[in-house]
Amino acid sequence: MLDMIKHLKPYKAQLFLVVIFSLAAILFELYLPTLMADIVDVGIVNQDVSFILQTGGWMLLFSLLAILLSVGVSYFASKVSFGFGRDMRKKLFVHVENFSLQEYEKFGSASLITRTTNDVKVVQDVINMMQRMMTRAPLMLIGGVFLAVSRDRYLSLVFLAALPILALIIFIVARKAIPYFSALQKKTDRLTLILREVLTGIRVVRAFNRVEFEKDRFNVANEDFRDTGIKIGKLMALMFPIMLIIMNFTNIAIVWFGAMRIDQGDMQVGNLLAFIQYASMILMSLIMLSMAFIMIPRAQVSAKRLNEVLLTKSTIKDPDQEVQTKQSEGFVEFKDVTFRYEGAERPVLEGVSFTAKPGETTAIIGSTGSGKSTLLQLIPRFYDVESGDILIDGVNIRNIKQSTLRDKLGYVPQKANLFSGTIAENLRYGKEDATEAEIHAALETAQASDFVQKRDEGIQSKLEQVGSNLSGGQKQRLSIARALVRKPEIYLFDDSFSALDYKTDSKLRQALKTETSHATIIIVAQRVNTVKAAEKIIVLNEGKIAGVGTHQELLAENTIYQEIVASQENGEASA
Ligand SMILES: Nc1ncnc2c1ncn2[C@@H]1O[C@H](COP(=O)(O)OP(=O)(O)OP(=O)(O)O)[C@@H](O)[C@H]1O
Repeated sequence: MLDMIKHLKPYKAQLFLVVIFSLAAILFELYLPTLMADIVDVGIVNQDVSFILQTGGWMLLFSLLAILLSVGVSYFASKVSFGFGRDMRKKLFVHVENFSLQEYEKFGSASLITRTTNDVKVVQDVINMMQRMMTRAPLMLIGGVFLAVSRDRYLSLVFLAALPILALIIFIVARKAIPYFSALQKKTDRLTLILREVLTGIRVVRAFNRVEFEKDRFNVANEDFRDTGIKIGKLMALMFPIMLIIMNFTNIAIVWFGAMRIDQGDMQVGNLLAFIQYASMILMSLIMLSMAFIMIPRAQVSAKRLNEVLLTKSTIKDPDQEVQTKQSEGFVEFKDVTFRYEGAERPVLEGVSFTAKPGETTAIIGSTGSGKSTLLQLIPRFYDVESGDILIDGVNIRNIKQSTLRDKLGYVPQKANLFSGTIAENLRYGKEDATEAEIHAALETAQASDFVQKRDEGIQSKLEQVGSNLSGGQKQRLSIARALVRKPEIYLFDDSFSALDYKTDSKLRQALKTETSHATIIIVAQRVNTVKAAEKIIVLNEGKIAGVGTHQELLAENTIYQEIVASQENGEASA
């Protein structure tokens, strides 16, 4: 939690005001019982009405000032805590954006969402509360004790009995509550995870009649969350009545012993009334502090989760000094590349070496799980290689800034990811200043013009979230057009033609050939038809290169390629 305090630096002025206003409000509040004691001991005893009215007037004024100052405290405390929340969400978002896919996978997107929303809110609330209570309660406690002792030293001994009991209760509750708070945040993660999975996979859930199953899965997680919440609630519910009982017994003891002292002539009635009020203030401040002590562990759990994200450094870093490529052409070279996913026993790619030249199409084919997509994802440095090198125009990609590297690339992922907004906005995603003519040209090449024209608003038609109002093939074509608009040096197509029919697939590849004649094209594909025309085909088998050549060459001599071709011919024939 202490780590979070450094994030409050920009709010020093507001924090200062919170402390000053709290201090002033408490001074006024602490003065009130003294004035009341004067009304009783001087005004009422001497039947001096004007003294009573005058002192009463002061009391009214001081109460009003204390209220106004407290409003000020609330105002500035909210400014600080909500400002902290905004800053923290921004910091997390920017930090997470720089993560490599490895770090994303380490946390999981559900947990990252919970951390950026729920955990930030927990810390924000505690910062808000701490500003009010942690300044108010200690000041009130010190002031209350000082004034109570100065009123009657002997009567103050009552507190000696009450305070250790209160401290013990706070200690026990805090110790029990911390594990529950930690569990509660993990259970929030679980709820987010299930919700995310079910909402994004709603079609599959319905098609497989798993609505009831998912309902049960959600209910279990939901009830688990509730049960932990109830356990925390029970602890709190137990703590406050106990504290109030202690407070009331302390008051009874004060009245009891105070009455005895009045009887003995050692104390005045007004003095006792003031003492009772100071005692209430002391105990209230202790209750406030105990609440803070219980809230802090909860915030601590969340603060730790936020820190975990903030302290996780991306394994992929920009070089200190960028090496400039001599000639920017888009020549890609893999040199003995080996890669394994974190925690995996075996490498996914082993000793992979090949080149992909500008003006040529290099296709990668292989059975599912052979490592094709992984290979492609190493080029934009979504992951870093374990050993070996990847070079672009002779420069190791580790020595190129990530932004420079990615500017050279037009990546079309396996699953077309579109964003809510217009078609034009989606196509300008990689080139903000693309003209309408450039957009239309890209749509034309991607064989997407027809269906875009058919829409009433053409390229200004709105796409729903993740392009849900489009067919799979339409999404793929827009995703291809988005890459084309950038006119990059290197195109990376990750099985991007799989949702297209054979005719569109072939028309698209022909158009690509003419439009991107100088670019390096790397295509990952499952279909032999898609790779047939490529200048170079790389056959990948269990992460290793099993053959390189043209379609004809491989057909003549590569058994794995022959098997792939045969299986697809048989498949087509039987289909
Ligand atoms: N993020 C990941 N974390 C851990 N292992 C992964 C990850 N992504 C893929 N793998 C594993 O790496 C292997 C290769 O996966 P990859 O997606 O590269 O295969 P692929 O050849 O593209 O398959 P497909 O044609 O089915 O898309 C698989 O065994 C897969 O289980």
